[in-house]
Amino acid sequence: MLEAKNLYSYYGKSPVLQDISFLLEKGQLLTVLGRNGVGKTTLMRSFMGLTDRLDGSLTIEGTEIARMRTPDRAMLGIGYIPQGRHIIPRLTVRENIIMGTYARRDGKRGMPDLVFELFPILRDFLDRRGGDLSGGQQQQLAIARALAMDPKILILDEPTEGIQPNIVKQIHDIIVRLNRELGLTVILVEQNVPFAREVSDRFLVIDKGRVVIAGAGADLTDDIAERYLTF
Ligand SMILES: Nc1ncnc2c1ncn2[C@@H]1O[C@H](COP(=O)(O)OP(=O)(O)OP(=O)(O)O)[C@@H](O)[C@H]1O
Repeated sequence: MLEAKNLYSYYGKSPVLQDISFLLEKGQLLTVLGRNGVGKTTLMRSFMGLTDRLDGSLTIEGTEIARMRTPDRAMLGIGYIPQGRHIIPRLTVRENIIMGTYARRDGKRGMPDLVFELFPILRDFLDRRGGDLSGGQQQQLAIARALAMDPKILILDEPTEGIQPNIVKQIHDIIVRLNRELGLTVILVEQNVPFAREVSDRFLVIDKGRVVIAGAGADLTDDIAERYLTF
């Protein structure tokens, strides 16, 4: 279970996020929606301890992590796939994936079988540089690297942004499988409202750094989308 209570997150002296609270049960999928610049990425970075300051409480299965160092959060089993993917372009696909294993609690450093099961293409490209892959393949690699750390919670920040339309469905399908078949708790920043409605257990809409509406996935109506998500 992941619980946020009255979170305030800062860059410098200004709180970008204010009074964020929610509860996510183990194995659930939460989508975070909102217009550009409202604080979605800041919320994901707050989970990882990557903003300047985080006040309030953030617990995973009862363990308080709000003041924990970023590597310790990774060791607790939070896998983060940032917006823009941030794979290491000069390293090979193999090296990028192995990097993920350094945050494993069990010390295993091998290539996880699951990665090739989900992304067969990466097996063929193991010795290519990450930077030579297409955008969609880099996204697969970023997810593979996060999976290599054997996470309990996976955070994905707009994973289909800038990805070719024919690959978007593939990435969406993988996210759903990770959640439903492998039981991973997933937090997903997503702009596609019908997809969010279909797959989410819970959703949050953020506006100007605050949660303006939250609920069960099925309650993410077109009305809400029209009101809070259109420009
Ligand atoms: N490193 C930073 N230092 C200072 N301010 C920042 C930093 N990153 C983001 N901000 C500010 O915090 C606010 C929220 O930005 P954030 O990137 O979290 O929004 P977002 O909802 O993810 O937007 P987008 O949909 O464009 O990715 C913005 O006003 C932004 O200018």
